Amino acid sequence: MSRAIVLVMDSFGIGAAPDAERFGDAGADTLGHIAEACARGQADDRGRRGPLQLPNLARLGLYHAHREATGASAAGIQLGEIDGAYAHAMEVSSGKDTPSGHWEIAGVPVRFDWGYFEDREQSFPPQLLEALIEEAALPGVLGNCHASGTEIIARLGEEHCASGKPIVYTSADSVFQIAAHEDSFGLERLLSLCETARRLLEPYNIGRVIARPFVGDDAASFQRTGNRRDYSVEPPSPTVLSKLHDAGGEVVAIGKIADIYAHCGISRLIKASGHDALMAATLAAMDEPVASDTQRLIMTNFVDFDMVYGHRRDVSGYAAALEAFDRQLPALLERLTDDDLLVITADHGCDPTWQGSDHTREFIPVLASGAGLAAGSLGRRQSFADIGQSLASYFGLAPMADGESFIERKRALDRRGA
Ligand SMILES: O=P(O)(O)O[C@H]1O[C@H](CO)[C@@H](O)[C@H]1O
Ligand SMILES: [Mn+2]
Ligand SMILES: [Mn+2]
Repeated sequence: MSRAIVLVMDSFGIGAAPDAERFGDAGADTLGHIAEACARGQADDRGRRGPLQLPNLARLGLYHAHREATGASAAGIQLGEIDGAYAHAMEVSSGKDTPSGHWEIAGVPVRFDWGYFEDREQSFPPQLLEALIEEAALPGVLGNCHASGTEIIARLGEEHCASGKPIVYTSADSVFQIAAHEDSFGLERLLSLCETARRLLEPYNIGRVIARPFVGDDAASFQRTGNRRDYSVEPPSPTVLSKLHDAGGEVVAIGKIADIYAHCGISRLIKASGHDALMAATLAAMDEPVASDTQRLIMTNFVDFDMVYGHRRDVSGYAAALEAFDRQLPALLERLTDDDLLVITADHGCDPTWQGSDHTREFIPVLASGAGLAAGSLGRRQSFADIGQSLASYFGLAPMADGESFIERKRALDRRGA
């Protein structure tokens, strides 16, 4: 059996990318700025205290990768022994969004430009909204602006419940987001509205429509639920997930992964919401007995780093979530065999100390272990696609068009007795 486990820590950047300035992100550093706030005692909140404690990620090479990315050690950190291979990778894709990051991780960078709704107010073309209102028989829409999703439901949620008008908004990402109350508007109705929007958005080259259902009685109690759904366009060419799936391998997608790849190349989808449930689902997938000739990729997206802490600019919340993730790693590491390949990575940055509420253009960490990899630096990777290319080598698939493998192909094949 060949088994790879890929954990995507959504938004966990490790320092500004060489082209960060183009995005207004020169100097952004998700890990570095969180560590700095913790070291200064500025992230002592809701029960967490003091310097950032990530002993397991540190042993896999996280801080070493961060130092190679930024040229400086993270604040309050002692660089200790490592037993993993580590790297920092830059993004080739034109955008710093979730689909671009994930597709590039899977060997398919996005070289074209997405469409964006750039105006901060009256963001959407009137003809698009008119068509949506008519097709879905809506009384109108609210919002029509750039917004943070939690702020806009607090501001417009009550009016939405009273009027039946869904809230439409966007961000610096290539997205059309629709927020609506699960009970008063209805979850199924929201999902079908998103499908209509997905169709109407075809001429605009928009990456994702996102359903943002929420519950609660009033502005003070409104809360988004785990029923979020992303409607992504399909990747421009087959990712390593599709290649493995087409070659008879099994691709187990946990959390948002299937949505992000528009359900292309997915053998099985496991939904889970919240990091504890996502980790539990990952461990359960690792515990499943599989036939000896099975090739299996388990891929999990940990979205709360981004959605609950990064976009909300919640530094201590992000730090606590990292520490909780780190505490769960030993349970995963003890399930790994020497032949398994583990990759812990991210899809972009979302520095919680940065201005605004958007993503930041950063290097991502690549923490790889197993599959005959020696501990130590794998240097600066020119594209996230090196991960996809390495997965292709590991599974003995035909090479991807992009990316350079950090796994020795021959060794991977020998090990499998191929
Ligand atoms: O503010 P919320 O609704 O969480 O939106 C965030 O999530 C979306 C997808 O990453 C982006 O558009 C970003 O702005
Ligand atoms: Mn993301
Ligand atoms: Mn995001």
